[in-house]
Amino acid sequence: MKYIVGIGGMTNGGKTTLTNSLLKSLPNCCVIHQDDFFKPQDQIAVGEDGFKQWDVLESLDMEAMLSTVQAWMISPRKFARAHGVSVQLDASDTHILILEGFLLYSYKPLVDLYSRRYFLTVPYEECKWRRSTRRYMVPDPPGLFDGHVWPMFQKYKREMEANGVEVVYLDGMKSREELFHQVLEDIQNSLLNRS
Ligand SMILES: Nc1ncnc2c1ncn2[C@@H]1O[C@H](COP(=O)(O)OP(=O)(O)O)[C@@H](O)[C@H]1O
Ligand SMILES: O=C(O)c1ccc[n+]([C@@H]2O[C@H](COP(=O)([O-])O)[C@@H](O)[C@H]2O)c1
Ligand SMILES: [Mg+2]
Repeated sequence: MKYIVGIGGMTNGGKTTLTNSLLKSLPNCCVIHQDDFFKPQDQIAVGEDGFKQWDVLESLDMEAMLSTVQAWMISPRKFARAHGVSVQLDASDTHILILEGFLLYSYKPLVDLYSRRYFLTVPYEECKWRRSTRRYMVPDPPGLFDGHVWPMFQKYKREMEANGVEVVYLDGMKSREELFHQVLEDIQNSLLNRS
């Protein structure tokens, strides 16, 4: 069985942290990080607001991300080997792929491939604070959060909801441990129901 899990939601919701914990506990589990598909800086458009528009779908090479997902779908075993993931030969034939990122459910060709879509959120103040402590490859210029990051998050979330994309919302204010156990249990139950 092939099982694709989305760990999506807002920037600084805790997606990467949760994903890293799940990876250690799920058997035959590979990961694809959406952040690895940002286009080079010189291809990022500058908006009328003067900000580089990092938080839009067009800033990501989603075709390349889709191709990577398709490579896993064709042969999860080969994909795992190529990515240094050890495959348990005696285990049931279940292969799990985690897709992790902030715009997972806005790209049409991917949206129906998920077995389960999680969506992490924290309140605005917490998100802004956590973001201020982060250092990205390209540091945030002053005003980027309120001028670009937050409005784009709201826009894509609204669109996702309007399109009827079903997600399991997760409260990113819960502790790392609580979130990890909640999602691990949920995935394990969902796998049992399918087998
Ligand atoms: N459950 C949590 N509670 C408090 N802080 C968290 C939690 N999960 C992650 N963090 C912290 O929040 C920041 C963003 O986490 P990260 O996993 O990188 O988020 P994302 O990938 O969604 O941007 C990091 O400083 C991380 O240590
Ligand atoms: O990784 C990069 O090269 C990069 C360059 C510029 C900006 N980012 C930011 O990365 C954010 C998504 O990552 P994350 O972990 O915060 O969800 C997104 O909000 C972007 O503004 C990321
Ligand atoms: Mg991250």
